[in-house]
Amino acid sequence: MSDLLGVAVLGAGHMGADHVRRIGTTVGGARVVAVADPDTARAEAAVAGRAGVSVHGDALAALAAPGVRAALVASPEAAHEEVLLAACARGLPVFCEKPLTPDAASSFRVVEAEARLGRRLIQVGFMRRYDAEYAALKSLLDSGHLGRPLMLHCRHRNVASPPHFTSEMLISSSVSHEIDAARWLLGQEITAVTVLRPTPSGDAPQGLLDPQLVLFETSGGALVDVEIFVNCGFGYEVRCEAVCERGSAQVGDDRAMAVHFTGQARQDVAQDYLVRFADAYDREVRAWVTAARSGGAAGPSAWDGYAAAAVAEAGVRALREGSRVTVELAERPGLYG
Ligand SMILES: NC(=O)C1=CN([C@@H]2O[C@H](COP(=O)(O)OP(=O)(O)OC[C@H]3O[C@@H](n4cnc5c(N)ncnc54)[C@H](O)[C@@H]3O)[C@@H](O)[C@H]2O)C=CC1
Ligand SMILES: O=C1[C@@H](O)[C@H](O)[C@@H](O)[C@H](O)[C@H]1O
Repeated sequence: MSDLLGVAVLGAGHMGADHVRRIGTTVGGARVVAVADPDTARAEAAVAGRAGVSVHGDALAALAAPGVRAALVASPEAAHEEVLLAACARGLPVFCEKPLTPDAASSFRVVEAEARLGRRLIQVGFMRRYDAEYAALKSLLDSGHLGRPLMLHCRHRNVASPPHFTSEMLISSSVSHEIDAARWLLGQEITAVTVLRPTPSGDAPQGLLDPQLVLFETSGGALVDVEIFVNCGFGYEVRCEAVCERGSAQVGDDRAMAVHFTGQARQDVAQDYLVRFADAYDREVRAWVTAARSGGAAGPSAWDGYAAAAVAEAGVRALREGSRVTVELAERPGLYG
């Protein structure tokens, strides 16, 4: 058996194809040995030119393919639960793109399956934790230098949403990143959600409630506001400012070179997450491969995925009902500390 971790990549769309490339180029210690996508032409295209990779139309068939010792899930969220449970049954370490699953009940079934095994196998793709700027902010907050965090002000903007995007997905898909980042940065649970919305942008697809302003209350008494705007048209912008008792700190995407020329100042704005978070994706997959080679998992856990799903579900209710909704979390199994 090769010393390289044999990985089955399930889903060969934007993220899956990028992860196939990543494992084949920038991340050592692993090799893609199987790819699954019902659109097998996509799977073939993702592995074009790579020898020894089997292509499947069915994810469970790929999990059972020769040489598979771990799985990377990059299919749409509705397909995650089935393969996560199958991977747990086979004892395979899994990297699962966010969100863990589309709702809290299915996420908790995954948590229970992993908890029954008594060891972690799942890492969720909340890549902000691996971004250098977010990691620096986390260290600063943990140092206590600025005092207790009082508020996080977050902005999350996409150039345009995919055609299948719904008003609920602004919260369950996009804001899921801020949910995880806030829980991680503050070390607190989110306890209640309120969603406000202005008159939608005229450039948003018909019927899409875009943008929205999502407000979280936390167990430690902090407040987190998130502007989510998925059809802003001009760029991919993700920012977070922490306001603490004795100082503030901001991270975001203002790192590009600023050019002053012919009476104008100009700075490029990233156009999508694959560019803005390229290094973070590399780091998260590298960390996953390292843990998976020892048969385990590190980083954002299935519990973190479940907690994010529970908060997102409360957020979707808050959006629909126009009221403040409290978050109900199940009891945390001992496996997750
Ligand atoms: N971490 C991040 O920043 C990002 C994460 N994502 C997440 O990645 C996942 C995939 O998103 P995208 O790549 O943007 O979607 P996509 O639509 O580009 O690709 C999904 C692919 O999965 C395939 N597929 C459908 N059902 C499947 C199944 N049962 N088994 C295997 N493949 C199946 C589709 O044919 C398609 O090729 C989602 O969970 C999404 O939320 C997406 C964008 C960014
Ligand atoms: O995860 C992601 C997408 O699924 C989501 O649709 C985008 O809004 C986020 O910016 C991106 O990071």
